[in-house]
Amino acid sequence: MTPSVPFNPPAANLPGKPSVPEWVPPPVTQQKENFAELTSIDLSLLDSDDPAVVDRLVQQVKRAIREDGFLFLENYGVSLEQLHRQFALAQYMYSNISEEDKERLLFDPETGKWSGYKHPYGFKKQRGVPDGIEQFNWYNREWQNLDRIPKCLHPFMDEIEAFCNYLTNSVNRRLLTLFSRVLELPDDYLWNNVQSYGSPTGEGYFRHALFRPVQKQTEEASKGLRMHGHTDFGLTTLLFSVPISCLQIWGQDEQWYYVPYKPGALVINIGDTLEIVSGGHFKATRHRVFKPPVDQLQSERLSLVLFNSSVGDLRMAPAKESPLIQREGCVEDQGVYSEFKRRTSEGKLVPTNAQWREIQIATATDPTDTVHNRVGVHQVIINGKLMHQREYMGVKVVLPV
Ligand SMILES: O=C(O)CCC(=O)C(=O)O
Ligand SMILES: [Fe+2]
Repeated sequence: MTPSVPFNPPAANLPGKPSVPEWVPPPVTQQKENFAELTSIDLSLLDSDDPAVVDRLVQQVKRAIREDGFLFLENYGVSLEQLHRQFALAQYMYSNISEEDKERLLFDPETGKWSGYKHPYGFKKQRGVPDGIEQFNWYNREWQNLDRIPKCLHPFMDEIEAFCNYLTNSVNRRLLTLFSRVLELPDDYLWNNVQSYGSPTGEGYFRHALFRPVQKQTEEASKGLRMHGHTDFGLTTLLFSVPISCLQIWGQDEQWYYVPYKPGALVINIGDTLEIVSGGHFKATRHRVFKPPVDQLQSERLSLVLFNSSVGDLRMAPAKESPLIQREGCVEDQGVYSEFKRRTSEGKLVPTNAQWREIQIATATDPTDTVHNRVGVHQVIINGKLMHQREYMGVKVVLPV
């Protein structure tokens, strides 16, 4: 492995760049209950000359992805100051984006992509019930055409692009090396065979999200949910740990837990593709976005996320070459993997990666949607627990609400 180089973005004070107010992290919650304990991985240890250190790291990752499906990543090459600059740019965008750009760059989820600007009225192009969530999503077409980016961000695209390139080509690539090693495969197995790359985000996307506090009617309709319980579609999602606690993960004891704030850390979330390729040895992280503890209910929450997608034309199956899978077999009780396996054994095709992500985006529903979010429509009760149930191209997805 070539040793990793730290992130070195273009300067913030280059000529022509307006000054951007700092991002000041809001206060953390005083609530201590209902927080998960996550393993933290020191990515810089992958560069160690001592094979025993690297081996311990791989074992630590193996345990964490089997048991939690979520991990913190630290020492991945981006400093806290560099990270706060990226949050400052997101904050600047939401203070300066024009109404004209919001209209012109409006997203159209029916295309199967979130690409562009999401208005704070639900996850359909047509405005629905207010959900207080704004997003800007960079896909390939945004990277390729400055005209697809809010004008206020034009002077800073060098920094945003450099950040995404670093996250994709350095952080995610090293992470996939670790995961390939857990599967006892060559270092670049997942990168070369499954991960899409080429533009700063390959077939995936980068997001600036802003969650504003919601009105009473919205909170009542959604029962405090901001985003349904779900798993992400691709290989990995890199989320930045933020002070406003809304992100929750589903624990082994079948309860939701908030993800704690660890300044500067990345929260790594395993997507469906990794679950399938690993034959269920990795489990796709079940997570949701919920209202924060009471002392943060009035705070705005910025969230930066990079979604790393798999190659769209592939249909996923377990990596048969993996000595781990050859030795231990597949883990059949896993969600999406077991459904893909069932379909394959019935002689049917599973969706391609692109079909899998696009159908879910195109048909996403809102937590405020009281028509669909009922038992008998998109909800079922299983063993006394309320679950959200959908079917996409013959593949059933059952997730905790
Ligand atoms: O903002 C977050 O913390 C998580 C968002 C999320 O899970 C998603 O967009 O898939
Ligand atoms: Fe997610």
